[in-house]
Amino acid sequence: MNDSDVQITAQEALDFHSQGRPGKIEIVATKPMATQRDLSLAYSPGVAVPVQAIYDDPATAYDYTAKGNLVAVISNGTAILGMGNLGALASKPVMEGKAVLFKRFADVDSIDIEVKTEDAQRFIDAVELLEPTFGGINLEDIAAPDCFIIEQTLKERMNIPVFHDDQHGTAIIAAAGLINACELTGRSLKDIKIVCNGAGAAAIACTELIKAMGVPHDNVIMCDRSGVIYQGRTEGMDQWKSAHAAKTTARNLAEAIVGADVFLGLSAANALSADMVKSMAPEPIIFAMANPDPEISPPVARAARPDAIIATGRSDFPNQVNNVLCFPFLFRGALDVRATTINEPMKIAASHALAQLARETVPEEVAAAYGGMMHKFGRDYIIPSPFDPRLMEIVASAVAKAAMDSGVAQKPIADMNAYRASLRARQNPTTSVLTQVYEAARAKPKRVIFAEAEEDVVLRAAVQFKQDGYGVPVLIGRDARVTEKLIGLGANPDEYEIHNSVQSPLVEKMVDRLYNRLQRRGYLRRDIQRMVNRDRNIFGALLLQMDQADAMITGVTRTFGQTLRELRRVLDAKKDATPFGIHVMVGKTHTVFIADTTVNERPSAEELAHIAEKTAGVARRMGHVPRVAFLSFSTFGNPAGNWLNNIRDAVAILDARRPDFEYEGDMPPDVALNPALMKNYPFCRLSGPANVLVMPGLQSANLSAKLLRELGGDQVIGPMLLGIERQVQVATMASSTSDLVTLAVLAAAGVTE
Ligand SMILES: NC(=O)C1=CN([C@@H]2O[C@H](COP(=O)(O)OP(=O)(O)OC[C@H]3O[C@@H](n4cnc5c(N)ncnc54)[C@H](OP(=O)(O)O)[C@@H]3O)[C@@H](O)[C@H]2O)C=CC1
Ligand SMILES: CC(=O)C(=O)O
Ligand SMILES: [Mg+2]
Repeated sequence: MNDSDVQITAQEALDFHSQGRPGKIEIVATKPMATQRDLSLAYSPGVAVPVQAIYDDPATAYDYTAKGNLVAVISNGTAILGMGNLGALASKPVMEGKAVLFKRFADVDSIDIEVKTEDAQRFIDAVELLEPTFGGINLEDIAAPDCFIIEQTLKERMNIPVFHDDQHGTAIIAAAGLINACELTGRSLKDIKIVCNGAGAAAIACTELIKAMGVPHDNVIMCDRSGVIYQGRTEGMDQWKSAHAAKTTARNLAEAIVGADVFLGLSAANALSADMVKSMAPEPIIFAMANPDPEISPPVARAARPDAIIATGRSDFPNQVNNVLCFPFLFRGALDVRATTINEPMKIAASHALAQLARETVPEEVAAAYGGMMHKFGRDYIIPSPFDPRLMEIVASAVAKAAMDSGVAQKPIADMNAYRASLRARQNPTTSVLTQVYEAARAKPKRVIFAEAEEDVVLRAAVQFKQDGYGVPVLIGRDARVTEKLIGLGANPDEYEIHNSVQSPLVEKMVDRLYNRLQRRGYLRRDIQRMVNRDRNIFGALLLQMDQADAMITGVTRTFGQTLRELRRVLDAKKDATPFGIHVMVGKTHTVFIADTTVNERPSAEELAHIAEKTAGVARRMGHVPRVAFLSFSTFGNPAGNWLNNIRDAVAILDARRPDFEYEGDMPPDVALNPALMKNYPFCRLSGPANVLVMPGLQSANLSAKLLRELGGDQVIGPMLLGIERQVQVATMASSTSDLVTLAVLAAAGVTE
């Protein structure tokens, strides 16, 4: 990799793959396997029944097995990314990677299969025999020209979709990006002059698709390692290259690219020089798509041509033209209509859906998560981000519809709107929002104080926070101790800012400031001096108040209550705010915000209403349309109780304020969360299950949150602290490194404001 671009080290990549269970995949059972009865149903004798049913009617395999949602990612490792032929075994990390992307982005179950042969016929035979197992086949990183023969033959022989992603996935994305880049530069596909570097799987398919979309044959010059593929060339040719041979006198890339509008790179790292870029037409379009390193690094291309639109296959530069934007959603749509194949109309539908999506306004809840850094169609946003939560619904439904219209859907969808809603429900918006929050933090790195930096878990979080580019950690601790621990973690202490509360030059100013604040509350100046020197929470809070940082994380070494008391000696509540806490439970498809889980033992009606409003705001910033339930043991007054008035008054306060979210109460959690139970109360004003639960008191809130954290399968974020004049977050003593990093990022990105 180019040094200037490095975001991760080689060691980090190896550690990522080896930590915990080696690799990136495990198989999880979808049915309970707890009792003898479960085993009898799952295996012998019960399993014999679906066996017979499938024998009698093969289509029922989709009802009784995982086939319908299962895709194989299959390679022989002959063209691993742009690294070349490194063999089947070495391709396994990439194939496992594709399999987990299928799951992450489109809830498609996927398994990698590496086949040890470079003989196309043996490969074809091996894959063909797998048809009963899978709902679809994603061929990957197989070199041209064998990939063309392999895909074509398997498509003919198999009755499930077979798709070589490097060919068509790449072509779909590149075409979508090209359509938008042409739109932005006022070009028409009919007129543009394109040079495609590379004449392999990806390059041939991209060229074919863009020609099918209207780029004239004579406007494309293709190059391979031997230079331009011109009419009459004999060396290193095959029938697929010949089909794109150009009538030209240019013989190498440097000659071919003079005056070209578009460079499509599907070849290898550093194949394009700055001088070549300089010779292109005004406002050149440069898609340097080789992985992991592009044909030219974007800063070099930008320096050569400030007027260029630049895209790469990488996630760490704008405009990621990478097939990850396509294959999960394309297969989602194909599987959902049980398509027999993936045909041209389905590919073109995906390409247009992607191009169109980039032009549409980002929805409010997505925009909010970007913290003001909203993506807007333009030169640095010609294609959606893979984390755009709309991709699944838009692309999969376009593909499903095209499959139906072109007659390859075995199970057409009757109600497209219901299908689109089901696609939305497959994803939890929090997952994509969290990803976006991380990206927003990376885009505007903030200074975050880690007050307990001598603690291993905290220091690890600070190092990760910095290494992942989320911001600048400001460490509090004794220099020698923190330095020694940083070295132990493999970090360079010179890159970290350490503040020692005994020796800091800021101490005198801090003491003045705090003495001024506390002198009439019974503190002597020497008490204050001791507090500042000895108490890291007080020292950290003062650093924050003196604008030395944007946010602070603490709480690992003391109880929540004690930590908060220390902080409050320095920091006030926000004007007109009640400090309180939120725990967020993030499940596979749902998120629930619970408040107040940390501060107010018996909140008043006014406080409950305030907590509801602020928690609704956090829910919205995390991608949800808030629906607030005020929880109680009582359901709309039954049974009656002494404690109900607060809750009912809180609802009345909101009635008067008319907030822009749904709220209702009093009700117990089962009514709030279970639509079937909620139906018994037709007057209930919630339009669906609640996702913000305002608890009646700290006892119930804190105990519920802790029970859920210990027993539940959901990921728990928090507690988040709201309502303090500065961004300070108090973690729990049981926090892990990743809990602390998440809190630091949420605080830095302003989600907890
Ligand atoms: N961004 C994305 O989503 C994707 C990117 N890619 C990238 O595209 C590249 C090619 O992949 P793929 O098509 O699968 O591989 P193939 O092995 O099928 O094709 C590679 C092609 O690149 C050519 N090539 C290699 N080095 C050079 C060079 N220095 N100058 C000119 N041509 C060169 C080869 O030329 P010859 O024919 O003479 O051997 C061959 O035509 C890889 O870097 C891959 O990472 C691929 C898929 C998706
Ligand atoms: C992205 C991809 O498939 C490749 O580079 O091969
Ligand atoms: Mg690939």
